[in-house]
Amino acid sequence: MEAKKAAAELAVERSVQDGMIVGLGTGSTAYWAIQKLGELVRQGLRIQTVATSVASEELARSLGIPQLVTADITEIDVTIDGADEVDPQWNLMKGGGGALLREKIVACASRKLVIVVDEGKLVQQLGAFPLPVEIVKFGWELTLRKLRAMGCEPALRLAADGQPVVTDNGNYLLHCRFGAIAQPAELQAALQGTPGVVESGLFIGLAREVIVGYTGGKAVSLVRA
Ligand SMILES: O=C[C@H](O)[C@H](O)[C@H](O)COP(=O)(O)O
Repeated sequence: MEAKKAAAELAVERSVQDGMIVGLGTGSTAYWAIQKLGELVRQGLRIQTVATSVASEELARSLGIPQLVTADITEIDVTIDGADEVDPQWNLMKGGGGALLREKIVACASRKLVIVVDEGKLVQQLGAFPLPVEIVKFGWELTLRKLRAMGCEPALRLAADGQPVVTDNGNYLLHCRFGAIAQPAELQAALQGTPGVVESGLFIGLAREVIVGYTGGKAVSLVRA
């Protein structure tokens, strides 16, 4: 917890200034960035925000952080979000919390995407974590078979009650075990070309800064390989 908190707080300190529009990530690391922003807002920081999930939206509301609707935004100054895996080129695997679609929309509308992770998320190659892929409900079994034919073992994400998890956007999620992903950009392009796939958790070339937190509470901004 202290590693995630340290990374998130350093990201807020380094990236957020008065008057900015800030994208709020999702997950247990982004949680700490939202908490820090709430603290700064109470102290007088003036920002407006856009959340990447219903959970982050509700958290921000509970902390009194002002939020915008997307119709009122042309560009977001900075977004602070977590990741499940980060490779040396800063390609990301995201979506472990199921929020990948809104996260990618917000990331792509941001001048700067700052990724906050603990050191366990740094990998040489993406793929130990199963790739989350958001798919439409219609024909989901057909989409699953298409993805299986692309070389992975896909599984529908189920909730504790055994029912399929439904995302904030009303879709299903597949967890796709590709193993080590040697060419993430090519895989992303292939997934995007598959009918039924809404979006994947591969974020290629989007991160502008990666901040890593360590046990003991130290955090550093990474230098890209
Ligand atoms: O859908 C969830 C997001 O992509 C999260 O940012 C990602 O799963 C990392 O979450 P956490 O910080 O909880 O490990």
